[in-house]
Amino acid sequence: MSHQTICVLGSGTMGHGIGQVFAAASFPVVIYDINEQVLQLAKTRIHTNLKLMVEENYISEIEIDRIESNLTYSTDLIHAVSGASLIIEAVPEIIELKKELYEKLEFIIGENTIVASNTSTYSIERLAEGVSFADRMLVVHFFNPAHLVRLVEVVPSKQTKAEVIEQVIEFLSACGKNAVRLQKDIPGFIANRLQAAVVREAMYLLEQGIADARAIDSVIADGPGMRWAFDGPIQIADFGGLDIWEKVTGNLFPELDARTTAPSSISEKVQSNKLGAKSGEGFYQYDREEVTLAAKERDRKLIKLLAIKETE
Ligand SMILES: NC(=O)c1ccc[n+]([C@@H]2O[C@H](COP(=O)([O-])OP(=O)(O)OC[C@H]3O[C@@H](n4cnc5c(N)ncnc54)[C@H](O)[C@@H]3O)[C@@H](O)[C@H]2O)c1
Repeated sequence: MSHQTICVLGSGTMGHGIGQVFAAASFPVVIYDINEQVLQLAKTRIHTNLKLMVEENYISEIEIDRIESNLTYSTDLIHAVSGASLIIEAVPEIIELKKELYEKLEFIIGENTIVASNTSTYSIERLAEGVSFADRMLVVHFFNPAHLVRLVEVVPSKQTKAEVIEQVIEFLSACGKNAVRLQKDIPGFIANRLQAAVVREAMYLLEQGIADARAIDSVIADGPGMRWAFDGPIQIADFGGLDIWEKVTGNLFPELDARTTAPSSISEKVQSNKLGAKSGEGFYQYDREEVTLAAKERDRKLIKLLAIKETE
């Protein structure tokens, strides 16, 4: 797939960062969106991301021009996909919208073009159902912010050709990503399932008054989170000793929250329109400026962490 053009469909939260990843790896990228204003915003967001990388000495100033010169933006679908060897679909998580877009693609993409969805929740089997290019389709699930988080989960369907899976994994690896292939499709893939398990217990601890939100968050950030940047839970169990972990899991599992519905602590906030940072209040209070600054500081730390991980 080298020397080919990448097309990203949808230039929102995920699409702009995904486009940046490929452009940074020297591939020509066309970012497509139905909304011209969002496309302009994507361009600005990429520029801001790159400036921060320069500030952190992760890239040099001249890299900005090089990376930006690999990017073009379009509201013309036919133009955007023409000549693309890989299309990444990152439109909103609405199945009808995604399927409608695949129907359009059937008539306008090349016979070898690979189509990957960045869906967070839909199964690849469902997305690929009835699609004529199903054997060239798979999920590639990036993590936000896509330009800084190394993980990409790769989920093929039963129909996806082996060479398509291989090419995509090789390509993502060449772009600096850790492409992790799932052997079977499962809702939430791996990362979101593990994350949801932690959130369930965090909400339980909050609801039971064991500690406040800030304390619970700091326990993760300054405790397990520090290790999780380098070791996963399975290796941590190995290092701790499996006899110990047999006791830990055997004693604690009956004590852990096991609910199968969304936590009431979250639902109550949603009902009173406290949606978190985007509405100014969730479990914490925010003002607009503070949110922008916090996101920038988070990215700054992620750039530092990425640089450390790249030396591993
Ligand atoms: N936000 C996250 O943290 C995250 C993480 C991983 C995966 N995802 C998944 O990535 C996908 C995109 O999510 P997002 O958060 O970037 O959404 P978003 O709403 O920020 O961006 C979606 C973009 O798609 C555009 N769009 C809408 N209809 C379109 C169409 N027919 N053709 C082209 N563009 C169209 C919108 O104008 C918007 O710019 C979803 O499937 C989501 O589940 C999101």
